[in-house]
Amino acid sequence: MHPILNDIRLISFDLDGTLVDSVPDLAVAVDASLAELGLPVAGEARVRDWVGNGSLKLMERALTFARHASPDEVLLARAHEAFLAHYGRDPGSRTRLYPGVREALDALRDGDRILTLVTNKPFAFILPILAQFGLEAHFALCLGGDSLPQKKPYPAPLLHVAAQFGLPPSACLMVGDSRHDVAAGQAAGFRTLAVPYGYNHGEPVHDSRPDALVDSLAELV
Ligand SMILES: O=C(O)COP(=O)(O)O
Ligand SMILES: [Mg+2]
Repeated sequence: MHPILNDIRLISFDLDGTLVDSVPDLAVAVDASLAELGLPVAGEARVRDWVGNGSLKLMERALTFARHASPDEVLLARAHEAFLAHYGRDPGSRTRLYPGVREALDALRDGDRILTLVTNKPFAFILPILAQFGLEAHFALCLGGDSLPQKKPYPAPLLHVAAQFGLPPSACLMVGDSRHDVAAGQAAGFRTLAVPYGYNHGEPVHDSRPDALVDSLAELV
């Protein structure tokens, strides 16, 4: 067992870029939305660097790329609606678990720590994706980016999770791939562990100074 788990009673996992490589499906939905608006498509490599702050910010970044200018509210709302429709039709067929994830989640589920999921992705997409991998019962609580008024990097979702289980933040660990996960964890008083293989706007997540870094979640167990 990884030493950071000592004294940890609850773990909050990030989803995109930590448990699953979801960018192939996100990019298809982003590009379908741009095409529907008569705009140039972005492609998977660009979308990879735009994921992390939820679907509205994702489409704002996509429109800014496609039009060389930031979008007005009406266009952004249209694009976001298009994205939710396209992604909702197929949120998972190209999405894969990262190596070590199933092993880690299965082993942790059989231990006595509480497992939760805190993503910036809209809540509606969480269950379809987890269910496709048979992981929906592993988590005692899941929060999406639209579950509370604030999302990561604000500490609110993590403080909510700790409070739900009556635990002090110091007994909780945030596991994620981006600076928003580490910042949320640090602001909430959680311990933080990062993986380097996900999405962090093209920058090393190490720069955010997580308490620990692992190449695979298998190293947790
Ligand atoms: O939807 C996003 O932008 C990122 O989602 P995540 O918080 O699971 O990485
Ligand atoms: Mg992530």
